[in-house]
Parts: sequence; structure tokens; C-alpha cells
Amino acid sequence: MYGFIVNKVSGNGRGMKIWRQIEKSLQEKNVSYCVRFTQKSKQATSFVYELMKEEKAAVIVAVGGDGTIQEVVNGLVGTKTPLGIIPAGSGNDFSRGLGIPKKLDQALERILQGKPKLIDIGYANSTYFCTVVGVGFDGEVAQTTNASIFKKLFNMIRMGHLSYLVSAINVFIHYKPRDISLKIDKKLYKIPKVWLIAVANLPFYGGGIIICPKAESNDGLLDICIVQGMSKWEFVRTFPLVLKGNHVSSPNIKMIKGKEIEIYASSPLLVHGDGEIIGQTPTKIRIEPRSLYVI
Ligand SMILES: Nc1ncnc2c1ncn2[C@@H]1O[C@H](COP(=O)(O)OP(=O)(O)OP(=O)(O)O)[C@@H](O)[C@H]1O
Repeated sequence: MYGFIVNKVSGNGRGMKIWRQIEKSLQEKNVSYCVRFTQKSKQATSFVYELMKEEKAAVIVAVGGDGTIQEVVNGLVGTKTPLGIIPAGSGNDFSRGLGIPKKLDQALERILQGKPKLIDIGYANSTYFCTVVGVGFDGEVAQTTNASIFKKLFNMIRMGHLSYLVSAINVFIHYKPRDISLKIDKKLYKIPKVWLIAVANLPFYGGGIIICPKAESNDGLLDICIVQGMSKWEFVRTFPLVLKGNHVSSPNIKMIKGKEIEIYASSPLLVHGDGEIIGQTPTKIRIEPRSLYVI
């Protein structure tokens, strides 16, 4: 039995459209399934327990964006039940990082035919995350994007990833870099004028930005990108490089790998996990190696 958790409003309504097509395919293929539709935030996590216990679902499939997938993952980490993903959001960075096909029929075929493999998952502020935790500039961009009207407009024309870019420009106008203390596997770094710190399990965030090109979800490590000491003009010049992951050789960017990271800022900074706000600094982040089965 496949248990589906569908966020109808993900991708500004794409979730529902996609579910209708999936349901048709499942019926044509005679696949046994059950489904739950989320009505509010965090409900996807409780649906995981419900589908596993009451419906005896052997696979849980998330139909939604990275926010919905994160909620599902928070119910699945540490179990033997594998996660399937049908991307239906605006960013879809987790599925991009795992190489899950964008095409619906191919994504479904992978779930029905593929073999589960174990991957690493991150943990920060009492939440498991799949792709990236971002602190500082990134946190503000995530908050602005999620509260924006233009996210809906871009989703309507299937350009949802552009909403992150518009938010980045808005935040850039007023953002002031801060002094940060960072502990990576017990080694202390004091770094002035930090724009952002991204801690990544997989390379992508913000709808395909390659923030940590070498991040792998099966190496037991988190990749950390620290952007610091740049003037506004240097930040603007570097931004296009990030789109392709070519920023890593810039002298104002530090790339470090680690298992446990602690971040302290001179004043509280917003923290996002997979594009959803999960709190403020100080924050502790760690990798949970081989803790989730994904098809
Ligand atoms: N019925 C609902 N109405 C409103 N919000 C919902 C509903 N169901 C779930 N949510 C919330 O919507 C949030 C965003 O969903 P999701 O991430 O799947 O889509 P998205 O934001 O369009 O995509 P992405 O994260 O890839 O940009 C989730 O955090 C979830 O808690």
C-alpha cells in the first residue's frame, strides 16, 4: 500500500492538478493507495504516523514542495519506511538534488519500480531538514518569499523559482552583515561582516541556486558556505556566480565541511530550513548519517 500525502496548495495549486493525474495513473495501473490532504502547516508529519499505523502504508509519497517534504521527512526519519517524492512546489530543491525526474510519469515510475536507498538528513532547531539551513541574508529571503504575493504570481506562470530572486533583491537593499562566532566540530571561528551562512546536505536551494556544489547526501557531512567581508558591490558581482556554483573560489567565500555546527551572532538572525523559517540564532546544526530511506 502506497500512502500519499498531498499539499493541494503547493506550487500555487499545482499540487492538486498533479494529484489528479497521479490518481488516474494509479487507478490505471491497479496500484493500491490511500491519500491524505494537508489543510495546514505541520499536518503532513502527523499524517505519516496515521498512514503507517492505520493504513499500513509501506511507502509514504509526498506530493508538494520542499516545505511539505520536510514535514513528511520529520515523521519518517529513523523508520524503515521509504519516502517517495512527486515534486509539486515552486523550488523543488530536494528532488533536484536527488535527481528525481521533473516529469510526473517518470517520478511516479521511479516510486513504483525504484529501490530505496539510505541518505543523510540534517537536524537544526528541533527540525530535520533535507537540503539547506540558511542563516542571515538567506533567512530573511526565505521569510520575504513565503510572505510575498509575487510567489503566487510566479507560480502561476510556472516560474516559482524567480520569487526567491525578487526577494533576494528586496532584502539586499536593507541588509547589514553581522559578526558571527561559529563552531565547526568544536573548532571556533570568529568571522566579521558575515552576509550568510548556508549549511547544506545537498547542493541546491532557492529554486536551483548551487550554494554548496560538492554537498552529497551520502557522505555523513554537511557542507558549509560562509559569505563574509564583501561590500554591497562585491556581493552583487558574486551573486550571478552562485547560480552556477562558481562562487566557491572567491576570496570572501569560505567552504568548510563538518558534522556539528554552532552559530552565534551579535544580534539574532533568522534561520530557515528547506526554505521555511525554523527559528533564530543561536542555532546548532548536525548531520544524521544514513537516517532516511528514499526511493
Ligand atoms: N491546505 C493548506 N493550506 C495552506 N498551507 C498549507 C496547506 N497544506 C500545507 N500547507 C503549508 O504550505 C507550506 C508550503 O508548502 P510547499 O513547500 O509544499 O509548497 P511551496 O511553498 O509552493 O513549494 P517550495 O517549498 O518548493 O517553494 C508548507 O510549509 C505547509 O505546511
